[in-house]
Amino acid sequence: TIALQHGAHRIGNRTDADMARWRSLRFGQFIHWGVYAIAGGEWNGKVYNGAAEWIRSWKEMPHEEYDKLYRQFNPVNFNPQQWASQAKDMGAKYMIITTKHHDGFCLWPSKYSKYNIAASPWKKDLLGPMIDAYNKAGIDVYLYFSIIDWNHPDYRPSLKNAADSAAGKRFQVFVKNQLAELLQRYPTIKGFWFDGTWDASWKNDGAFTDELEQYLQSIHPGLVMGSRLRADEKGARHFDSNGRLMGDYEQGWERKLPEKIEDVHGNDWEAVMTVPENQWGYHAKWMGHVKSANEILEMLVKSVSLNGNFVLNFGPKADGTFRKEEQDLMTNIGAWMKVNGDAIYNGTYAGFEKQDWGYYIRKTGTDSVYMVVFNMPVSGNLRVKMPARTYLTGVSMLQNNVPLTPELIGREEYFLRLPNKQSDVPVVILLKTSTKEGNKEGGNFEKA
Ligand SMILES: Cc1ccc([C@@H]2N[C@@H](C)[C@@H](O)[C@H]2O)cc1
Repeated sequence: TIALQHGAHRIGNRTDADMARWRSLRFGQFIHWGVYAIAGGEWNGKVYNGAAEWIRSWKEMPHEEYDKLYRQFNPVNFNPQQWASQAKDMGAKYMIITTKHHDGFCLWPSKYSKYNIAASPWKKDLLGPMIDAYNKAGIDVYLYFSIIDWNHPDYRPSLKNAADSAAGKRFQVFVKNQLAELLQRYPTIKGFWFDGTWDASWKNDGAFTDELEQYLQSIHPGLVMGSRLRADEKGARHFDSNGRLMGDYEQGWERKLPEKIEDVHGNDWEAVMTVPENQWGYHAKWMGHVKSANEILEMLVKSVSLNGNFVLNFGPKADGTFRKEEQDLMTNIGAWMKVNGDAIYNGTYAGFEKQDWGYYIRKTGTDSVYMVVFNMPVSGNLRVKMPARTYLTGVSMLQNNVPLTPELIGREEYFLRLPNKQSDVPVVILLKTSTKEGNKEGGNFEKA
């Protein structure tokens, strides 16, 4: 291994209570909200095909035009209690809010940048009421913070000369001040979700990123921060130059999921996902495929089955309301979570051989293993192959406790048949298992 001062400082996952809480939540709501929602992906009658929150970088959008949008930001229909209530109904256990996206507009009245909510017609802090409402609904809040800040005069993508380096130093102080300000104003938040850390000016100062992470932990012990913040002294990101994960969980899964357990290397991880193909902020005209509730549920279940968290993104409108497609998704996902949430919360990798019908999830630290069925076989036979030295002691439908009688088809191998082959939502079966052999044939079920 290479001697590193600013690489990973820990081998393996965090084992403290704050991280165990993050791990138990499994399902989060991402919210991208800012002045880009005013443009909504359009300008002067033209539609921007990129991500709506990036419209300032569009050649058709003059920077000075974009930089005046905040004068129209007045979310008169913003209702944080309603936001929190619909997130709770969806079954989200944590929420990540953009405090400041790459454009630098702060949703809180920051002392360190004038480009903030106090300068808008709305004037008032948006983060405080949001955090309070979500916490009251029993939902933890994490703060998205973009290091890239297109508005700040000292931001440099790279440091080419002494003047750049001086600006870069001032910018690092600005970042540290804003993060300390957010922790001081919002002490109940559980962590930061950093973004915009790919520029050379950031990743070439691994020492600063390391010191910043340690500084934040020192003033708010227990913070959960993913792998996007750090770089090591050789500019390696997410994984240091020895291949060890920096930060508390792998944070690279953006609009994509791992396929198999080997892909996550035993690390905690989280995937963040858009409803349309690639829009985080509000875009008036979603293009391409818009994911259904069942597609989202499969991504959530697949993430949990591979020991990860799944966060679904929403882009509220400039007036503070959510578009109908997003409201309907929250309702439909929530209806399934209400009945089947037991299979998600505290879910972990079960260690069973993957089968075509769907995914296994183990309730952490228990003998309960859930089967979440997405692909009903024409045969009607759901194959279950028990792992070595693991025996089946009970099978029932999660939603109504109706027991199922498995058919033993081989050594510790069964077919399960559902009472009803038809379902337009995923079906969950609860397996009770034991590591003590029940009887000679193995397993506790009589031969069929
Ligand atoms: C190339 C690229 C840069 C930044 C992003 C940002 N990360 C997401 C979480 C959104 O904030 C998006 O604007 C996405 C793609």
